[in-house]
Amino acid sequence: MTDPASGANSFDEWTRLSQVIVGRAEYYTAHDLDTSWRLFFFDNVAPTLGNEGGADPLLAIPEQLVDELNEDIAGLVDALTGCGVSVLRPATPGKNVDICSPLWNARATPPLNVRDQTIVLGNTIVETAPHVRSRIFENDLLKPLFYSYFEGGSNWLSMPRPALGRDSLDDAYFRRLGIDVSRATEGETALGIDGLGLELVFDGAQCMRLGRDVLVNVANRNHELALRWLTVNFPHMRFHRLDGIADNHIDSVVVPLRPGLMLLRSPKYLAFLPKEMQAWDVIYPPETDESTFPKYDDFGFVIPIASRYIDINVLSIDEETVVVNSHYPELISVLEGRGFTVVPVRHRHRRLFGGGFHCFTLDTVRAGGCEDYLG
Ligand SMILES: NC(=[NH2+])NCCC[C@H](N)C(=O)O
Repeated sequence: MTDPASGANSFDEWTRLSQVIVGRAEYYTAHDLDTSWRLFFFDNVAPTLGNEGGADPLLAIPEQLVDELNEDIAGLVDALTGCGVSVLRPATPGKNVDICSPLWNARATPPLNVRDQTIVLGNTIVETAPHVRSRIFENDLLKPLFYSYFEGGSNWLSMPRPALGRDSLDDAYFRRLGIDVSRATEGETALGIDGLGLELVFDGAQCMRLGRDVLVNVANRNHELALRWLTVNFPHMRFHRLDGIADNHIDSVVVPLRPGLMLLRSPKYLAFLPKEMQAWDVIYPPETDESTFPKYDDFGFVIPIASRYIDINVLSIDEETVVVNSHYPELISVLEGRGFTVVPVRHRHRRLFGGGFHCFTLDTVRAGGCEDYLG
């Protein structure tokens, strides 16, 4: 089903979903732990960096876990289709694809977390500016879909592609917290470009869309440049700078369920939000049993690349219907208690592949428009 005939229309996270791209993970059999990856995931992986064994930057992921991930994604696709949503998929990635830029090389990441490299702002598809080198060509596998949306009347823009050289990434977020990231960057082999310095580097998942208003996490200079780009290119929208609410992605921190109600990781994040949102009703993540998170110590992955809050990373079908990980029954009960219809879908390896259902999807068509929900 590749029929995005009438273009994209997606302004928010909760109005009726009619079309969505769901990522795919064939051959996701390694993480390339280069310096850009280590810096990106430093918040998660810092305690174990250097214990992966050997100098090989590729951390192999056992095939069985990839198969299980793919089973769970198939379940997500079935559930969405069952809810009447049209599901589109990226093209299939190749096996063990190595990429090489003039400055570095990396093992390509499959297009699983499709939320990360694109933002849909109304009828415009915006490709963002990857932090992690192995992700720089990831969106190419979505291009067949982006062309169809473009032909259907959508606009299609791209942030300037970063060179991701040795001096491109800013560690200011960590420096501000007094955290030394030298363990992430030591052994850097990438080359630099004279005079380039910090670049515009930004992931789509640093935004949360609320109609005309968009929350934008700015944790460093890389992100600040992206906010400037967004403001210049979308003068009719209101971008709200969240000053370092997280290292990068925010969809396991703040997840709006409908105007006036959001999931929030903890009360300490309220102060980062626009004043109007601070008055919203909040659902905080209920305690969960750690045993629902598989352990990966056997193959050298002690602390995975997502926090346990990854399970608040839900996908809304509409204001009353939410897709939630069946491995988080505590959240399901809370949402049902609030009158939501929950569509439970199994998702085991969310902390290994760094994404929940919001990360794995890019909602391209929803009913809502450029409304003012904060007014
Ligand atoms: N769009 C995404 N890939 N989001 C995932 C965010 C995970 C977040 N850094 C955490 O540790 O919980």
